Amino acid sequence: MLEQRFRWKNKQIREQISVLDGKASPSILLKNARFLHSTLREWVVANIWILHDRIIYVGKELPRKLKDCEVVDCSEWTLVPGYIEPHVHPFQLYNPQTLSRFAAQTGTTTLINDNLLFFLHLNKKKAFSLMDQLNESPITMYWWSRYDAQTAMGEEELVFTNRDVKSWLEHKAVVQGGELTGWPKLLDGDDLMLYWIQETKRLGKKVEGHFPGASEKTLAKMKLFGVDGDHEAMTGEEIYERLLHGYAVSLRHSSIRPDLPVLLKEMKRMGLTTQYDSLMMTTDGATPAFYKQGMADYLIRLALENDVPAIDAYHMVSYNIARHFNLSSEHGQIATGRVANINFLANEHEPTPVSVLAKGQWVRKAGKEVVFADPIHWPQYDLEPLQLEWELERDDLQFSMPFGIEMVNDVITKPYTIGVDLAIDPLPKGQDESYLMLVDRKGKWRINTMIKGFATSVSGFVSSFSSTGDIILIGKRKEDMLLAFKRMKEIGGGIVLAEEGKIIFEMKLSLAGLMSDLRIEDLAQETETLKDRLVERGYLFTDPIYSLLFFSATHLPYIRLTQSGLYDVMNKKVLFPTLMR
Ligand SMILES: Nc1ncnc2[nH]cnc12
Repeated sequence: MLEQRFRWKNKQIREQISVLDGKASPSILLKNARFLHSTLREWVVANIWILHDRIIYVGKELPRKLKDCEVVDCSEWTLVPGYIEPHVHPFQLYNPQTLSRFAAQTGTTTLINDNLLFFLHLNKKKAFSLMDQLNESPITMYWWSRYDAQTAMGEEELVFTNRDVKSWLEHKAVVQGGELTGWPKLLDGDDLMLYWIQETKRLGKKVEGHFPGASEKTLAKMKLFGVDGDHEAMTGEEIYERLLHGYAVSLRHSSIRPDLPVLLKEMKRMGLTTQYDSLMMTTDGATPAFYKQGMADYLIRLALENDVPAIDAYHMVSYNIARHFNLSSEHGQIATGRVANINFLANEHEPTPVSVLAKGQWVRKAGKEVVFADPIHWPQYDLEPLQLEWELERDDLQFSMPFGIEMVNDVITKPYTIGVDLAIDPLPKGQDESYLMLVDRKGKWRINTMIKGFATSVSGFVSSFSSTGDIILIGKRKEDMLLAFKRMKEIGGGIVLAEEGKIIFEMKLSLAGLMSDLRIEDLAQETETLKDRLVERGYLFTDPIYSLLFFSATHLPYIRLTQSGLYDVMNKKVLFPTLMR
């Protein structure tokens, strides 16, 4: 479905004009406002007239009529455009609505979101109507459309059909294709993927890469294929290479890659201090506790601390992003005709807003949340508590594979030769090998191996949160693994930790066992408790949620547990297929 019309209808535009003609009143007048004018690239003082969701005038004039108009004296504030998050994975335990509510409180009122979970788990019609409902709130939700599942799926071609990918790409709320995690397939000659990229460009939309550690030649080839941006630079040199090939670069600061200060310091060292126009900043789907520091407001703070000029720091989360996505006639600046997304700051050194307007509605006022969203009736979109119609049996927990998966960090893995006697149950505590199993959400297949380096004394750990929605089990004691599974099933999906016959932690994920409906603040607390429980039991890394999410992710090296079986990423080969149950 291509957008058939401009955002505002003729009648609405006529009303806007009649306010300028003095025949009707604006709904909000921001008087004496000092604000960042992004086209002029300077701080300007003017009056801003808003009618409903649109800025209809910016300048020295005042409206003739003020009937029912809220007049706000802005002389003590500094106004900046509502922040935009260009790369959101809105399903890191939170859901798109809980995340956007929280984001708005920190001034991020436009989010550009990953469609992967909706694409894999919802039918297209329901996904599209959920996207429409989400956009009825004051927060603007755009999306990107994947070309691949970033895992080895049984029948990926039946899921990523030409028809479905094209209708996603054509959707009016979809502003880019990608992120291109499947680029090795593209290099290997996948012309369907290349066709989708061409379609994306034909529609005037962007393509986002996913190129961690890519060589210069790969970056050049990806540019030839049509990729516009990448968010995976981890050093100043990698930023430079991407800029050299003309990419828009998103500087990332996320829970697994909190890189922004280092990136900015390296850019300074390399003299890359006049290229900010080609840069954006993102938190790349950080897990809930990370957002306690804020979102784009926190990124601006880090940029200011690292001597980025204030206007550039704000532009990297607003104007630059709107321009990159061809959205600048509606978003990214405070100017006539734009959507009324405005943050009110004490001053430009303090990027966390005191008040926030989104689509011309207060979502935060004088430091307090203004509740705005209508509750979503999730079952209407098939996002209900998980109902597993099958049992896990003791017989399923047989482990005999000669090698397993060793964790190098939170998300990178490599194969290792199993050293422990697999006939023993429970496995000895104090050493870092545990049973690992992935079971089909529908109970049809399973794959059992071992994991080294996850923990030293986790007894039974089960999660329905995974990138494909299949169930992950880890543990040293089979009885506790079965108990944790049983409890996960009883609570309708979630993450459960069992020990010595007792449940010692549980997190309910009532939206299909994948997402929570808790507020981010509460979810952050639960996630921290989970991490504490795991760290007490020998988890060595920083982000167990990402460990769970990426066990099956074939866009990361070297060995993965997928729906097809144990998978060698570099050789694109299934080493051991899944077993039917
Ligand atoms: N590729 C990806 N898929 C899902 N979540 C992510 N978070 C960061 N990168 C991601």
